[in-house]
Amino acid sequence: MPPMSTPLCGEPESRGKAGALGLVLGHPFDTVKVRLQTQNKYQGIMDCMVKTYRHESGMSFPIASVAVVNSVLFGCYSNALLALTATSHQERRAQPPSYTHVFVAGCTGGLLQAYCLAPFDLIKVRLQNQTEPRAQLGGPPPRYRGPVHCAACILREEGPRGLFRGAWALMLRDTPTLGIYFVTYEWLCRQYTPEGQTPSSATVLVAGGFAGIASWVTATPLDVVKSRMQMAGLERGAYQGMLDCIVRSARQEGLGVFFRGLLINSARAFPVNAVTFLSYEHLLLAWA
Ligand SMILES: C[N+](C)(C)CCCC[C@H](N)C(=O)O
Repeated sequence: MPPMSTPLCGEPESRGKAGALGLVLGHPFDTVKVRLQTQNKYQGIMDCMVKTYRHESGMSFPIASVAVVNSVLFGCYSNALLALTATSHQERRAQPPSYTHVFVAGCTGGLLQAYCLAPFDLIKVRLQNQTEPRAQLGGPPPRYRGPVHCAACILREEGPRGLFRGAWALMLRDTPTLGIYFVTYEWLCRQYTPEGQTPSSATVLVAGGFAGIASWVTATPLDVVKSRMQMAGLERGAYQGMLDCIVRSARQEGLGVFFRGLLINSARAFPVNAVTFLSYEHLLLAWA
């Protein structure tokens, strides 16, 4: 066989990386293949994929909560804007609302969605931080068996208020930063859309993506505080309150601690919010 040194194959090291990437991307397919080959309970490829994803990815809980939380956010935002400007969504093309109105409506939506998000977000963070392998023989079982069990445990051990641990930090994180979110979105849409016209899908995607980044960049310091407060219920010597958490984190780890996760938050924010705004605009066109 001739040596594989054509430009396409690249250097051995990059080939190795490409192979590793390929393996990561291919692993889900491989899992489905192995299950189909060895178990008879699946109807076919799709059935196996859907069942594996639904039961094992841990995604059904975030999917259910994001549906509730986003409808509260976007519902409150558009109603607040309607109340403030007394113009409907269609009329707003001809008479665009002021940025102050957009900001206030965004903050209102942010405040109310934070209240609904708090218990979901707490459960999500607790489950995400659970690193014990699921059912290791002989090892200690994981503390929480799933979202419902986690909620029940928190209720039993910490009372109903336990479900709202970190909720103040969450509200402070989301109220102003969702104002920034909608202002950035509106501003970018207006920059790239001729007056009186509806923004194109490409504009909506880009404006939504950058709105997500702007919002997450400003939200990250309080995001760190929020997540630490949510986890604190599990330990002895937990924080006295938000201020205590801020001061102790800064003293022990330096100010850089408040920017942890900034890059990953921003990288996640672009695609998530591009798609969120595109669906929002399409749903409004279809229903309003
Ligand atoms: C305010 N804060 C930055 C926290 C969120 C803003 C964007 C919300 C969106 N559902 C997302 O998950 O990206």
